[in-house]
Amino acid sequence: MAAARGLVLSRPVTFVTANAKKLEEVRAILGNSIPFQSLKLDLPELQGEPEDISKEKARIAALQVNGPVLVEDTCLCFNALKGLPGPYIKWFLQKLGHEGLNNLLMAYDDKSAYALCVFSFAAGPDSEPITFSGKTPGKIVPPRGPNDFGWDPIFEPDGYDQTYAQMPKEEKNKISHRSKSLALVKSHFAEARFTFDVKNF
Ligand SMILES: O=P(O)(O)OP(=O)(O)OP(=O)(O)OC[C@H]1O[C@@H](n2cnc3c(O)ncnc32)[C@H](O)[C@@H]1O
Ligand SMILES: [Mg+2]
Repeated sequence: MAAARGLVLSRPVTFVTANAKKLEEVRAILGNSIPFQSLKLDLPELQGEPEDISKEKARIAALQVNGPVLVEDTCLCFNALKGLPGPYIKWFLQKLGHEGLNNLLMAYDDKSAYALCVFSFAAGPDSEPITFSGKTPGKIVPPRGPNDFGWDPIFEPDGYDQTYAQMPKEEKNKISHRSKSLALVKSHFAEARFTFDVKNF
């Protein structure tokens, strides 16, 4: 069925991630605005700039799913370290923990950092992925709050005296790197007049 304008997606978008906490936030932020299903896959990740890593994840995901996909890659960037650990935060966190991440900044007065989320959408395996980046500035602090999602306990967003981990979920989802990039994804979908061919859902 052809739409009067825009692209018809004959299948719902698949959000591919191996991270259940990301999925939880994406569900809460998107609500019913973009119909999507999810697939748990740990995609290989290129080394390099965040946008390129995210795009490459989308290419691999679109091939595997053989349909429209959304993926995201999240970075935690320390300004004193010129943006590192950045996309490698997962491995730094795994090896060093919250305390070790704080210690990386011991030699610097500047504890400022930013959380960056880069979503990529690929309409299918033959489409070039498009990226959407959202950034939230803050600082790195000794851990406070529940330890249930990554580096949330050591990231205090600017303008708040709570870490991401201490904030109510709805509050984090209002100001987070993830919600900012998803706002761009949503407006892209609205502008592109994507049509979901619902009979195939
Ligand atoms: O399958 P994917 O989507 O890649 O999931 P992942 O857990 O591997 O995620 P990334 O490659 O994007 O690595 C980002 C790291 O940062 C963590 N992380 C991502 N978003 C976060 C957030 O909003 N708050 C705290 N930690 C977060 C996440 O648990 C990883 O350790
Ligand atoms: Mg990953």
